[in-house]
Amino acid sequence: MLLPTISLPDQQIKALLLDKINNKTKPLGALGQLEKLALQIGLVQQTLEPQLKHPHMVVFAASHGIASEGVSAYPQEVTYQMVLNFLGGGAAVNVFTKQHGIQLTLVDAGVDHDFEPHPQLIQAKINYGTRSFLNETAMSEAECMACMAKGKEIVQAIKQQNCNVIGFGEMGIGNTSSAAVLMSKLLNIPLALCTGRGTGLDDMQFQKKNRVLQQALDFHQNVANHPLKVLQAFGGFEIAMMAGAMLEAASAGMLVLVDGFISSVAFLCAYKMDANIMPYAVFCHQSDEQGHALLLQELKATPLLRLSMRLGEGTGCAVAYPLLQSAVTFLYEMASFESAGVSNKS
Ligand SMILES: Cc1cc2ncn([C@H]3O[C@H](COP(=O)(O)O)[C@@H](O)[C@H]3O)c2cc1C
Ligand SMILES: O=C(O)c1cccnc1
Repeated sequence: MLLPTISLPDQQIKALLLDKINNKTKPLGALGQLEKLALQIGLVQQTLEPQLKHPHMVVFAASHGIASEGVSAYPQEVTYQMVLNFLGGGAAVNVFTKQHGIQLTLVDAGVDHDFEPHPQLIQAKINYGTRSFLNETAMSEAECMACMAKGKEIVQAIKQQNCNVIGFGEMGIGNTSSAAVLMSKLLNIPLALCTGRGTGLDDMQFQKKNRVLQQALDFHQNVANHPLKVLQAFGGFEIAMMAGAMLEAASAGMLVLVDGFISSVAFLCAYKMDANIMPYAVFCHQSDEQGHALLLQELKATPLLRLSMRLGEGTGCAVAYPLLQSAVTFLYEMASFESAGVSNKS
């Protein structure tokens, strides 16, 4: 699969955007991160009057072979059960997307279950879960490429609906394990700094998770530090599909809303394939999962929110969405010093 081409936003409009932001009736810089966000959205959309159109959340779900090694506090069947819960409207991400008028789509990227057709569900099953990466590669090269291609296709279809802002969530018991190993390998950071307690492991279980994952990393020590190879070795289908989808979204000039730890690791994979994705990304929140703070630091990313959430599903994107609306709206609606007749500083 050919990676989509991502162009960096033209910087010509930057001075005008800054001028517009700085001339609003407030002390210089007083809207803090909202000002940075407004500038970013204006640059991505190449306009002084950016708009958020048809916001969409895509939740990619998949089963993980590594889950059979006892690395999660919850059983594997929760993955398909939660997909049914999403389709029934009962999960946290349903509540928050509904609250903010964000359209929600589920993707079966590789869940170990056959789902009935449902209008909100995209059937993109690559396989019935990955293999355990403890002693084999999680997926074949063909499966990995198929994930990336499918992610691209899904975003293209959403773009057709005139959407210009898209959030990326996930569901997959065991996927904090996959994400931790991906992060460790791609950033060359000791595993212990990347592994967290996921769904809530106790001390003993957490030690076991660390042991299992270290063993897996040792087994795959000769895997080249190349994002596609690393994804193939340790990835989840949902993570690889999300990476392909994120690249396509940036290539199409959409805002890419990154969620928690797993979504950020998918972003890291995409970023390692094309660093030009960065200006399109909004890091919505910092998860409490150990590893996320460090990952954001490595990406030089400032999250919009810190709420001690550690759920995934795209919930961080959904709760941060009103901040994007505020950023866009103040650009539109706030008076300037001139229009309001307020004296600017001398
Ligand atoms: C009921 C339930 C709902 C969830 N929604 C998201 N996750 C989150 O937890 C999982 C990752 O944690 P681990 O690696 O420890 O399995 C993922 O499915 C993630 O989306 C959930 C987990 C559970 C149990
Ligand atoms: O930050 C996340 O995405 C996360 C953390 C713990 C469990 N599931 C998801």
